[in-house]
Amino acid sequence: MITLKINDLITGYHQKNKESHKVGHYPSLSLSSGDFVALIGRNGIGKSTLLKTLSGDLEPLSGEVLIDDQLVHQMSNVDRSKLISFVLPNVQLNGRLTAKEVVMLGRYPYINWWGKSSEKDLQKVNESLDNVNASHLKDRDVNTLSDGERQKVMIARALAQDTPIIFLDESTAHLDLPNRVEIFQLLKQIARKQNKTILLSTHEIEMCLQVADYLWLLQESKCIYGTPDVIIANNNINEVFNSNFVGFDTKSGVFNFCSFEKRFSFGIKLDVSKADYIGSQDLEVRVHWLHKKLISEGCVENDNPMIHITLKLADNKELLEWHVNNTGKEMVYQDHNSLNLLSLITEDFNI
Ligand SMILES: Nc1ncnc2c1ncn2[C@@H]1O[C@H](COP(=O)(O)OP(=O)(O)OP(=O)(O)O)[C@@H](O)[C@H]1O
Repeated sequence: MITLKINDLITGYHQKNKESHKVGHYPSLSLSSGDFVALIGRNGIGKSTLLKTLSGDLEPLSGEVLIDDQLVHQMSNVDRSKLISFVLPNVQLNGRLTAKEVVMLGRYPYINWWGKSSEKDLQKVNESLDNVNASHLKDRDVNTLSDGERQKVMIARALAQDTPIIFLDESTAHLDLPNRVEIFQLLKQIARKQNKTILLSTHEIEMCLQVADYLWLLQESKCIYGTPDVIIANNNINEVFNSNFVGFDTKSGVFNFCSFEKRFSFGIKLDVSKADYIGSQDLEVRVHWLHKKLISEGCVENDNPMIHITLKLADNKELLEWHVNNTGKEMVYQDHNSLNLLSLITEDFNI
């Protein structure tokens, strides 16, 4: 069981003839085998700097990073590369290497004195490409791959390096949604089945809240860590990411648009009982999206935070009317599509 520990670590950059630029201070953090941890925080808060420091690529300004009680910054490059692999974003590779050759680079800590790869190395390379569903790319020149395809190859290279710890810096940024989900799930499986420690910096907040075991949430001068449920319940996601334009809904786990003036407070009360929805899922979906749209338009004001919408349904659960009520004024609408309804509500209530 491998454990990475941080003691009173200060990250940052030395600057010539100037005081060092301090980025973050992390009194105490740790990672254990099998943990899948997401490192999140606003732009420029210090995620990449922290990853580079943990991997030994950047000297700490002070404090220590230990792997099984050994100081990372005192290890030789070969020793470190047997413990930690690091997937960077947007790596451009010189030369005309095939995907397979790039993945083989991950085997360099194990390749013998004569630089000859063994059968085991080849097997590891093929397995790693297979793990990220990229075997079909193996003979392609990596510089001809799409950003997403290249990123998969870089993850395969880290797998081929066969280290107990893998760091990834925004490695899903160029992938489309199905591929991002696939990579997140794949990384989680690797953490679980192969008992590897994975620390991944990402801006995919909604996804990592569902998949990660723990979050390291970087804030100005501190790191909050915990399981996603606890961090959400403590409102930490809101504290870090809320702005005038977007707000995090702790129940749905989704960021919602705010009106640009943030005139509204939270939403709309829908007076339709859940039972009425049975058999009318289409209606439920429409109400949900109408709700979102009304919020983004700023239809609910701070001093009068509620619009009540009551849906009148026929016996067969077909929608008959929308009753919309705000400050005592009530309007009744026949069935309209959501956008028409939205503009009518906005006009009638002068919002
Ligand atoms: N080589 C460097 N020398 C000096 N300062 C740097 C250097 N690299 C980064 N910084 C600064 O360190 C701070 C943290 O940068 P870092 O790249 O770690 O943030 P980040 O959280 O990864 O951001 P993003 O989400 O935008 O990728 C920023 O203020 C950045 O300008």
